[in-house]
Amino acid sequence: MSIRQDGVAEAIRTEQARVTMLYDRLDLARRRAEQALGEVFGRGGAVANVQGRVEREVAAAEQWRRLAQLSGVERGLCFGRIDDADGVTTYIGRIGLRDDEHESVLIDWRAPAARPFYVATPGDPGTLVRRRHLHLRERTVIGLDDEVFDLERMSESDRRSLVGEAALMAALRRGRTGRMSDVVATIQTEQDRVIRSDLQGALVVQGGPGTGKTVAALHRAAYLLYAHRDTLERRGVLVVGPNTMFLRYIEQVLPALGETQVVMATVGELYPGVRAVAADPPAAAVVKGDARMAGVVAQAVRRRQRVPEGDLEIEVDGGVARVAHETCARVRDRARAVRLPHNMARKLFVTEMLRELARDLLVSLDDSLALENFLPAEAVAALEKELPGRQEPYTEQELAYEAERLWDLPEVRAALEALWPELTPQRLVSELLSSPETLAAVAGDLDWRAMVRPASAPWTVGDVPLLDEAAELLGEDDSASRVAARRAGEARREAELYAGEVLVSTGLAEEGVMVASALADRHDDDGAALTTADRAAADRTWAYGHVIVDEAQELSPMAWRVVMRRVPALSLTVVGDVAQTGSAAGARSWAEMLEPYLAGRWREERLLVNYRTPVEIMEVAADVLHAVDPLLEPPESVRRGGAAPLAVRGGPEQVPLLVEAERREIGEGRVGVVTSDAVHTRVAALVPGGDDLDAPVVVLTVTQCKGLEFDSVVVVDPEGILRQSARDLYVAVTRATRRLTVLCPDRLPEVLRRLKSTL
Ligand SMILES: Nc1ncnc2c1ncn2[C@@H]1O[C@H](COP(=O)(O)OP(=O)(O)OP(=O)(O)O)[C@@H](O)[C@H]1O
Repeated sequence: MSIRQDGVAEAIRTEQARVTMLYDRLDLARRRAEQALGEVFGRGGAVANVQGRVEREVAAAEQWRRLAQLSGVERGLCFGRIDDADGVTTYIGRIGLRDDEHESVLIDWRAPAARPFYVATPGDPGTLVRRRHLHLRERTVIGLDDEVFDLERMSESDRRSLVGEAALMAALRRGRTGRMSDVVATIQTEQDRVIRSDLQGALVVQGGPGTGKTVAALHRAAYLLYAHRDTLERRGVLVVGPNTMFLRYIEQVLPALGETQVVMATVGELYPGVRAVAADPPAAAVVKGDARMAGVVAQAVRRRQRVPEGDLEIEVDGGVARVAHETCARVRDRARAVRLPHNMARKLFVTEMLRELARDLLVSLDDSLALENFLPAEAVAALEKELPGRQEPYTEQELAYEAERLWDLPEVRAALEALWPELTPQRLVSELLSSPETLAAVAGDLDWRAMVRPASAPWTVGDVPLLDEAAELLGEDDSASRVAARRAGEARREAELYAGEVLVSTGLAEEGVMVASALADRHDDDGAALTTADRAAADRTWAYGHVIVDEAQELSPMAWRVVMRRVPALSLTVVGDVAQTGSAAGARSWAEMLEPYLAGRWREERLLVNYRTPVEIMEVAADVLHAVDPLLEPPESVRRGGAAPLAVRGGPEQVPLLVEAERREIGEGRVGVVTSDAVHTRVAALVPGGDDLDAPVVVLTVTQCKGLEFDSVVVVDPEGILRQSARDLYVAVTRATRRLTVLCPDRLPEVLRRLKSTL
């Protein structure tokens, strides 16, 4: 064995000892959590009172959470080490761990002390002399990568043990698994800037395909939860993704970073109780996504606040209660003028109308009993002198009593309901979209015909912002819940005190994983355990502490209104690429989309290095990008040496053979077949696996493949994709990490001329 090999083996032994010790600490922490859980349940059925049961649930839920966190970080627990010029060595991992003396033995990657690991560069190493990456297979150290910043200051034995194949390149060469992995060991400096950017304000991250926008955004979520746990445990973090496929693709990243409490949703899922997956045809998507739709919905609500053509007349008690047309209009105007949401203002309208009806009935009654009916006019005049004030004959009580009696009559209710109905957002939007007549009346210049559809049609993603808008304008009659909220406020103060005690008694306070206020928040009145994520996802009016929007270029102006409502403090991370916009209602520029909400108050970071796609494929993609916009430049690939991208003659029937060949080429990795919308069903029928991300081969439309990647990509029907848009073709050809094949029945589209062709 050479001196160098000797040194490397020695270094691996040293690191193995450290890693073994760290896993021992992890096991110990797990055993403690399990034990604590056992003790909680050990208290068993003996807990008789509500408080005891609540305590048990709280404690159990927290220990489960702790266990989930500890299990999530098993893979690659420790991945880095830094040595500084003073001889201090620090190990960096997915979570922080301490020894029995409470000394830190592993630093959480998000802690300030771990920062040099990510930001040191040969040109600016700070105090570091070396950065080391540790590669583990399960709990065994199988390799090391060193970057030396100051050889002079390293000891002789350390110099002998230097090892080095760039960790990043090793990570990038790995076969894909169908799911996104974290990159905590190899975060690059420009990504680190994004990840650790301030919580406050809006950050826009613009970058071409494969520049690590998604991965950086998810690490940012984990970082913010770590650095601002107090705020974010209570308010929660929301990640908005373009479709459910994408959310499945990224769902394992945050748990692997020890975070299990982030809410993930598509725009179609942001309205509780509705789960919209269907997309609108492009023409409808454009109209529904137009910011002017907010005004359209508002008009639709106003149209439901009616006055009768003539006087309002309701048959009551064999007679007629009447309110003059002008009075109805005045009552409606007054109810509108209070500027409350429709369902709350309705209360005012109904109350006043009932009083008008009551007054009319009492007047009729009075009239029938009037003295004039029984006495001569002179006698009445004499009486009037003696009993002034006959103009105001009814007391408040009399009116109120009569109004209440009227409200119990179905015919009265029905008449008032017709004038100012209580509305749900679902009813309003459904009735609006299925009524050409209403649409024509309220849609102004918009091409409303594109939106018309039957009342029974399922909700589309484009409907969700309309429902949300309607919910804002309609509101809920929440007087009862406000009283309840006041009571809950008092109960809450007690709950917080109590939660503090629970944290101390379960040892969680010491570990700092939770704050008492957040714990108190998690439990509703009857003690059922609710995480912040559960509560936030179920509450339309929830104000998140931070919102991350990925593939943000796809959101329409109306969808942005929904997102902005979820984060009134405007603490946002907006991640995307305006060159990849697929939705006809999506963004062409960030300024255009965000200015209405952020008015200059946003900062932008650009990611310029493509970690996914090798140079050879990006050269093809660059031509497609120029067809999108000649001024746009693709990101620079960090890797060279992929196979030459190919064009092959054939249609959908060729796909199974081609896919088999690709599978042989890539071995363990994944093949993605990306098709035009037109041929998708045909191709999907030919290939087993469909859209299951865990299958070795998946078949997706361009919309579905957004944000995903595969070792080998087969693009089917490039002409059809190009007809959809050049942006779609750009997305399709930038999904590959190693191999790209384009299947084309005859002439290759001009933008793909660079492909090596067998046509
Ligand atoms: N620092 C890194 N270390 C290792 N791999 C990385 C790093 N940064 C990015 N990658 C890898 O590059 C690939 C692309 O990353 P990601 O999907 O986040 O890019 P993106 O900018 O969101 O792309 P798109 O615009 O196509 O959605 C992923 O496989 C990711 O793991």
